[in-house]
Amino acid sequence: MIEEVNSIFSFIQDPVLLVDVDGKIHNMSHRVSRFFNKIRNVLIGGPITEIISDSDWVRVKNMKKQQDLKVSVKLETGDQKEYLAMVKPLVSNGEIASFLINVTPIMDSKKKVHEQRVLYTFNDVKGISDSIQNVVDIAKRIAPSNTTVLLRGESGTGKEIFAQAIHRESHRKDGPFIALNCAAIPESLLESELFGHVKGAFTGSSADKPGRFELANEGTIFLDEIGDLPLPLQSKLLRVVQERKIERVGDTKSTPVNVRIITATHRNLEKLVANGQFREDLYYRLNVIPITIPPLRERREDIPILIDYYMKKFSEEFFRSPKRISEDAFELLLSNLWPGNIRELQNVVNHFVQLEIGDLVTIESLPNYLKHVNETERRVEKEAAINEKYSMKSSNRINEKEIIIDLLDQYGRDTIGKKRVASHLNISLPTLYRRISKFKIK
Ligand SMILES: Nc1ncnc2c1ncn2[C@@H]1O[C@H](COP(=O)(O)OP(=O)(O)OP(=O)(O)O)[C@@H](O)[C@H]1O
Repeated sequence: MIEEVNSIFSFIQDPVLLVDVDGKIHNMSHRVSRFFNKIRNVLIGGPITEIISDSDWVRVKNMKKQQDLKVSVKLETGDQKEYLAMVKPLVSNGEIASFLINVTPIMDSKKKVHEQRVLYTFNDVKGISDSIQNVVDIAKRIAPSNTTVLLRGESGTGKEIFAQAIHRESHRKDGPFIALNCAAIPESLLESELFGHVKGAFTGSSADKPGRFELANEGTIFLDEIGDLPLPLQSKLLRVVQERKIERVGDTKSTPVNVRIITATHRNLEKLVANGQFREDLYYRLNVIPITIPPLRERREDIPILIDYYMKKFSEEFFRSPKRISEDAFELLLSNLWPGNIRELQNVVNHFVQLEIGDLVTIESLPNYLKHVNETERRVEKEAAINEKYSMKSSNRINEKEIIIDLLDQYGRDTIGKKRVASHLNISLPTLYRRISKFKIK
């Protein structure tokens, strides 16, 4: 097997590195030596921080899904140069065990950004629960329009799938879909990444470069982790949202852009606004259609469907036959709180598929952390309860009943109106129904 892996790495024509979670380089394609002018055998076994900066490694290490990242590479001359790194976390035993890093020159980045995305559609959103189906219905209904959408939900609930599916069902489907994770790019680079820069705007800017807004022209821009956007950039984004014009860093002229804006966050934006960490005016501009994707623990009926779906998918990918799951193991899976939502479920099923245990998954074959309902899970449940309470009080009213009546008056009392009220309050539709009956609201 090791020999096969080595041959794969000698065959790969791109500079690709395999790095474990401690930052140790395990393997690399032969192109890496030529690319960076460094000796392959010296680098293997050594730390990745021989190639990229310590802070870039920290960002890579925190990635949970495939993403692009700009990294500073240390050159032999002692200088540093920026490259685009495509990072793919690899999962083993239900947890991220290593990272594949594909490094390319920045000038290819425009092409790569377009190429890297395999677009999802609503068909890829699996689940039969009312709560997920309601969200799909709302998203499908608003997809064809140009409205700004704010996707909310915990990490791993599918915000990116929804963003892509909305784009695919819109009139802009033949235009670009450009994504940017606001939390993954250092603040100093974020402005130029969003709006572009002109030659000489700052040290190292040797040519004009379009930002993601320009790249998304005629299409959709998806700004993930919008709650992490630094305040000075929030003001700039507000201008773009209002005027649909961008100014590259270092430029005085503004260029019109025709983009649909979809943003996403797992953070409590109302709380950020209350704390002065997020601009209220920007919040209202982005929160035009809020869509809240419920966490997996609130739609447990979807768990068997998702397990089945990913069992088949991964079994095909690894050329294995799908495994069965024993009753008690299945019960544990059903009762898990899934703090990492569908991404966590994918990792667990991937773990089953790769296990050499015959065709039955038992409790013994579950990753250790799943065998007991542990402290983390209890903490997550508590935090979720607190968050929900907070979001109910976010408009600084004490009376929950009053808030709900106000919102029902505003959005309407039919099902669509109620869905929007639930979405506004960041609670599920069934929870809203429970509250309506608890407060005896007509
Ligand atoms: N309803 C679903 N059916 C099938 N797969 C799903 C569903 N929702 C999400 N997934 C899968 O789960 C993974 C996580 O989804 P996604 O990246 O869209 O989540 P996210 O909310 O954007 O996470 P984060 O906030 O961490 O960026 C993806 O691989 C996606 O394909």
